[in-house]
Amino acid sequence: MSLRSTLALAEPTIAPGVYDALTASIAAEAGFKALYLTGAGIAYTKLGRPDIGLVSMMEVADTIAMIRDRVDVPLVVDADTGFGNALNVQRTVRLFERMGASAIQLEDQTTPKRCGHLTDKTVISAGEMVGKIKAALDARLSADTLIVARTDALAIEGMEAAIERAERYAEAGADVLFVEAPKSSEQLSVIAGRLASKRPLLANMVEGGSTPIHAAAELGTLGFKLVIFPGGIVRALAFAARAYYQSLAQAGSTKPFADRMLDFNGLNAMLGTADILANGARYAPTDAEAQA
Ligand SMILES: C[C@](O)(C(=O)O)[C@H](CC(=O)O)C(=O)O
Repeated sequence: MSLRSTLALAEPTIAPGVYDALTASIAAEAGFKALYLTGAGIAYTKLGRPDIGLVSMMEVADTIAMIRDRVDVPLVVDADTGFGNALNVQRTVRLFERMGASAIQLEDQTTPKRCGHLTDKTVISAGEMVGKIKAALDARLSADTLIVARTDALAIEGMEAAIERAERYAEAGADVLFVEAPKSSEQLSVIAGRLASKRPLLANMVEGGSTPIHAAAELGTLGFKLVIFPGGIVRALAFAARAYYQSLAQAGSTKPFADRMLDFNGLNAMLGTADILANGARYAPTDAEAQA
C-alpha cells in the first residue's frame, strides 16, 4: 500500500525510527506499515554525536540505499533543512527519491539545524520555507513521494505563528504537516484541531523530549495520522549496549549476558542467512559449468 493510502486510513500509522538496514529489517519484521529514517539516529549511531546538523546529505542517501536494498516498507526520510537553500533541497529530493525514500521531511530551521527538542533553535522566514517546499515539489519525480513540511517555530514564535506557518506550507503544496515539539496534551489538541482538516498531521514522540509521550491511538483520536518514535530505538540500544560492555568488562566473558542476547543461530535466523545462501546457491555453476 502506498504511504498516501496508508495515511488516509482511519487508524494512525506508527513509523518507528530506524537508522540502518538492521534496525529497518527488525522493525519491518514487527509489522510496521511505515518506517522513519531518523537524522538524529544517524548522528547518534554513525557519529556518536548529538543531532546538531553534522550529518551530511550523502550519509543519509547511503543509509536510504542500504535500507531499501533490505526492506520494501515505505520509508519516511528526515532530510533536515534540505542541506541548504532551495537548490540544495532540489538536489536532496532528487537523490533521496532515487535512493528509495517514500516521503521526505524538510524543516524550517536555519542551517545547521539542531534537534527540535533542544533549546536555542532559529528558523528561516516562512516565505523562504515556502520557496523550499515548492522547490521540493518541483524536483520530485513522482507525486507519490510525499513532502513532509515541519515547522520548528512553536518554540521560537509561539503557537499562532507555528500554525500560520503550517497553513502556508499546506497552501504551498506540502503533503504532510509536522509542528515540532508541542509541550503539552493541550498544545497537541490545538495543533490537531486547527490543522487536521488541511493535511495528514505527524506527531513526534521523543522520550524525555518536550512533548509528553502519548500512545498512537490517543494521538489518532486527536486527529494525527502519522506517529513517529524516532529516537527510541537508539535509546533502547544504548541502554542495552552500556549494560553489555560493562558486564563483559567485569566478567571477562559474555556468559552472564547470554539471556539478554541473540546467539549466533538466533541472529542468523533474524538476518535470513539460510534463505540468502539458498538463493545464492541457485546461481552457482554445476561442476561441469565451473570447469568450462
Ligand atoms: C525527528 C528528528 O528530527 C529526528 O532526527 O529523528 C529529531 C528526533 C530526536 O532528536 O530524537 C527531532 O528533532 O525531533
